[in-house]
Amino acid sequence: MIRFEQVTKVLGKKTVLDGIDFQVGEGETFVIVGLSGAGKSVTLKHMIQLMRPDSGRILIDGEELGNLSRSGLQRVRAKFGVLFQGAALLQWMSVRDNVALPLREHTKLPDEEIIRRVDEKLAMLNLDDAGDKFPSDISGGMQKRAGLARAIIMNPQIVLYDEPTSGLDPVTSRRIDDLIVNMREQLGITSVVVTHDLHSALAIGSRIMMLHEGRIVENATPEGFIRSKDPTVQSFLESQYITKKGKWEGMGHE
Ligand SMILES: Nc1ncnc2c1ncn2[C@@H]1O[C@H](COP(=O)(O)OP(=O)(O)OP(=O)(O)O)[C@@H](O)[C@H]1O
Repeated sequence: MIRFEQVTKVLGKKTVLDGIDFQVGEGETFVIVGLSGAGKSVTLKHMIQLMRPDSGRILIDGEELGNLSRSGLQRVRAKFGVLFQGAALLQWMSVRDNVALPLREHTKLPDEEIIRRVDEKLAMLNLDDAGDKFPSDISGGMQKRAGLARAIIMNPQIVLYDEPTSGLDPVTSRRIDDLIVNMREQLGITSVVVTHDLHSALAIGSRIMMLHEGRIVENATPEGFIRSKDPTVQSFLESQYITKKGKWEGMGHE
């Protein structure tokens, strides 16, 4: 459903994406990892044409983004929900109003129906009591969940997550991982997740792709990824204390 063909992007003097080819199938949880500056966020941005490639093609359900009219692009973008790092909640609005924003902007639904849909998503994300609160009055993990509620309020087919667990403690991070898995199990949503957190990648990914210096150095199942012979992947795994058996080896214990 998402297909990159020979996608190249130069930003400044740097070739950030150097002819990358991959695809994400329906219902996958596709995880993109790599060091800082590897081009992970740039790759996500190309999926909804926040950036355009210098060469190559990006196809969503067989439609090439570069060939679409403005309305065609809007139709394709409506397939996506987005939870980006910078996409913070608006501080002066209640959580309920934040989550309702896309429905108010893009539909003519009556307000009772909007509230019903919002409260349904809040309940699904265990935020039943947070609807009337303001973002500054809830924890970081709750804010991420509220952001996720807003990302899925239009019932997208695909959700893009940029560093969904950054800034969260390990326990809250694992809860967010569980939610990403639930999105697939309960709603059949395809996910593309950019993360630094390899533990999270191995726990949730159906495939893990590693970018390095503009190229794909690995694209494999979690089992295949931890057995990768690629030296860049191996040192990335070692840097996060993960052994070839996929076990955490921090502090010398397995
Ligand atoms: N709008 C831009 N203009 C110029 N250079 C950019 C722009 N956006 C990104 N870059 C550069 O492209 C490279 C890849 O950036 P990107 O944000 O995709 O990295 P990343 O892999 O997501 O890293 P991080 O893990 O630090 O978020 C970086 O060198 C960055 O400085």
